[in-house]
Amino acid sequence: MPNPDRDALIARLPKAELHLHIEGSLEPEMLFALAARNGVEIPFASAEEVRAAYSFSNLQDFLDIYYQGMSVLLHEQDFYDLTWAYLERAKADNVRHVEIFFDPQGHTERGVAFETVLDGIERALKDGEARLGITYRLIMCFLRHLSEEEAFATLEQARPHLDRIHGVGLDSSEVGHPPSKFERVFAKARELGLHVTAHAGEEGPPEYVHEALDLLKVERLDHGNRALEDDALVERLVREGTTFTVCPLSNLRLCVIDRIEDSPVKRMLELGLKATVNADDPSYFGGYINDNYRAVAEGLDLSAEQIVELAENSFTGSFLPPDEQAAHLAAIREVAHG
Ligand SMILES: Nc1ncnc2[nH]cnc12
Ligand SMILES: [Zn+2]
Repeated sequence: MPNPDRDALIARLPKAELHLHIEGSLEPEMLFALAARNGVEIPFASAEEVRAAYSFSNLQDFLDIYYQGMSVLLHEQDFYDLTWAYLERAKADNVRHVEIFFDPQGHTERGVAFETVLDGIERALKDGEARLGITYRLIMCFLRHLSEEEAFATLEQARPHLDRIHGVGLDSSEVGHPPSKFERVFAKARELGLHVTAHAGEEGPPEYVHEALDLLKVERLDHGNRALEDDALVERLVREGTTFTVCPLSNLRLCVIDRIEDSPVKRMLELGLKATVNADDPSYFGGYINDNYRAVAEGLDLSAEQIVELAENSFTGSFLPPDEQAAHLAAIREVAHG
């Protein structure tokens, strides 16, 4: 049942978003506007028709449409507009800090320069910090369906800009592309001082989570749902305090779970795991961060304390320095107890 007090708490809590693919925030209306602006043909007649096509039975179904959607992003201003629209929407949900993913290979393979992508996204993030008060980190993902060699080439393209990129991630088609495929690239990224995270256990087995931890040495697990199938792994993840960036509406729309009641968020909290709630690809999965919080709060009947814990975890699991994390935790306490 909707619960106005719980929804008000969710709205008022300061939050960080740690799992957000900026290309996944491309709303159908902007897809149409950019297609017209750039003279790109898209196989849809209206934004409604686009939305109707967003019916997926697994991750790959979604990825096929997600990469197609990127074709309208060509110029620096396109990447700026995309990122700025997300930040304004995040502001409305009381998001104070974002750590966003981008997929450079989805653009460079279409002939868009790495710098065009980075410049546009970063300019919006800087404006977001100045005008909306939202701090940020930027995480460059490697597409795991592509080769190790291509990932290394992408890291080379990023080399002149490492003062502007804070971490690397690993996304795209999981099954058949285990973390071990990218062990050497991640070692190089760590050597260059970058943070490391990876999608693991979204569709892939617990073994992929082990590999992400042991071979890639990730600081966070993106999704991580299937870690719960392995009791010894859970014990380790509790002990190590690893943050999970869970995406409930994404899980539902990609059939990782059958019903929102099956979201692992509550079980993770009860097991002592550090779960956070995030939107993943909000324009494709029908909701931004507060929609995701509300969906699990209602579906799992989360207590106010658990909702507050999710918000706290979003900051303590972030790449922010301890003093900035502490300031956000104090702001959360004000809302929770004030
Ligand atoms: N949920 C997801 N899993 C893997 N790759 C992605 N790229 C964008 N969203 C993704
Ligand atoms: Zn994701």
